[in-house]
Amino acid sequence: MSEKNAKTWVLDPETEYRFELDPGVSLAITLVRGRAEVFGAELVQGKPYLFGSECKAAIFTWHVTGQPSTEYVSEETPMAAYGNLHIAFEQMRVRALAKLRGSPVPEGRSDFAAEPPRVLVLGPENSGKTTVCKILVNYAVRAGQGWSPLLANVDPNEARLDLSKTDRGGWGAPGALSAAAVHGPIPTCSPANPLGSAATSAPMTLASNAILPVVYWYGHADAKRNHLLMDRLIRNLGVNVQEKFDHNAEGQTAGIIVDTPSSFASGPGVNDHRQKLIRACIDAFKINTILVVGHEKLNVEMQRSFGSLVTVVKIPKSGGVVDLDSSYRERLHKYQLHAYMYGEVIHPPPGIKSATQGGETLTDLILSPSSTVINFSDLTIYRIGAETMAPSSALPVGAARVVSEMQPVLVDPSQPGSGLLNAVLAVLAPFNPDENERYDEEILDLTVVGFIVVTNLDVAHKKMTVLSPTQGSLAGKTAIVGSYEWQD
Ligand SMILES: Nc1ncnc2c1ncn2[C@@H]1O[C@H](COP(=O)(O)OP(=O)(O)OP(=O)(O)O)[C@@H](O)[C@H]1O
Repeated sequence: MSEKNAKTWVLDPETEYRFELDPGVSLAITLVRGRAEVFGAELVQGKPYLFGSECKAAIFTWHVTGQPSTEYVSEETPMAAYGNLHIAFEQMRVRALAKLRGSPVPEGRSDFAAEPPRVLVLGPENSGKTTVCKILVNYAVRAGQGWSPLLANVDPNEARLDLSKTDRGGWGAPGALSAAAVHGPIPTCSPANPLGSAATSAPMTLASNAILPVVYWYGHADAKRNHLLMDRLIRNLGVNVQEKFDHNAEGQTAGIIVDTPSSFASGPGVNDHRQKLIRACIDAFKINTILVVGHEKLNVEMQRSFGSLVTVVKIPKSGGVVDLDSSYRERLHKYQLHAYMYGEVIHPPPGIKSATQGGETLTDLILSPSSTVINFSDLTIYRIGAETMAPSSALPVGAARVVSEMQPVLVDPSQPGSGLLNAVLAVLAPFNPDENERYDEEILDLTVVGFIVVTNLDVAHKKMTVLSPTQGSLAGKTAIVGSYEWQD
């Protein structure tokens, strides 16, 4: 493909150009004239932006080089509705800040509270929840008021930002719940980093989104698999977010947007675990607005269950949202873990030079993980919960199973069936150094400092090889294994 294969699209206001890329295909888009944005992040004129890794997205005004498998212009978008929502949230921020500073609270519609927008986004599978979160956060950071809203993700099926290459925390492995303040518009270029890149080994050059997130590890794709653990981690994340807010009273007026798993949107009844988890989010993040993306029944249910506590708003689903099937999601997890370890560089279509990925130069996006051999005894590994136990028939006669869903169970790497080969492990922050402050199940409340993958087990020599994005020693550290695996 060369420049002469480029297509130029002229878009009317409030229309969007949508594309879906096949595996291995990249696309470069240059804004020639006017203004355009990708899910709320503005494009700079004359600069080619790259898209790859089966990205599916939408833009407004540009000049195109590449070969998407599907592309079209849509005149029906929900952007006006999302824009109105942003204006409402903006009024809430301004009024909350004025109230905090003791200034006169600007006149506004009486139904906009003078408190920060703390928003929970709910919706069924493939309704565009993540995209709505991204658009709302991007509009907030572009508002020119210096807002840095928090973006929280409690959908363990989806990775978020690329994980940190430093030891300061990760933000992206599937299976994680996380929150981070967003300071610059989040680009869209690849589903491997659906919300852009976090701080990496070259944080100085990754200006737009050097994010230091708080991460907890759930370890499974399905939020229903261990709802007690989900509940606990959501509440932990809330406590952490509150601590961030306590240290930055003005900063908190930017608010928080929380993305959720689709399993929160459908279930047997109002008293099921799903509603308990929604309730956990409302409590943990002090939610004042629930957005229901295009789902009438869920909207009614939320109005009935939580309408007295929070404002429930139904918003339209974009016709551009693509149905992602399970094989696509599996490939996505691979892309995400690969990008975590190695970074991700999208190769530009032939003829395109000096392109950027979401505004970052390509050389800054290459990472080199380290593969190290460690002793089994270097790392203490746990699984959380009963399903990791031996079957009841294997227990001694008379012994009853007493392991709860929340119990950390030590994993012995030398046991056959340890499940560690190719497993993704979350390495945890240290335990409280003060012995008096230690407690059972403390491990559940520790944040994640990074992820590693076990690439080889040598049981005879009691050694394992691990791939890690950092060179740091793992000796004395504690890790949790879930059900995610990855092979290069
Ligand atoms: N207007 C649009 N045009 C083209 N593609 C879009 C549009 N909106 C969303 N998409 C794409 O559709 C896919 C699904 O959207 P998104 O991830 O936001 O949905 P979701 O409801 O969060 O998904 P999940 O079922 O994983 O919870 C993504 O690849 C996204 O980039």
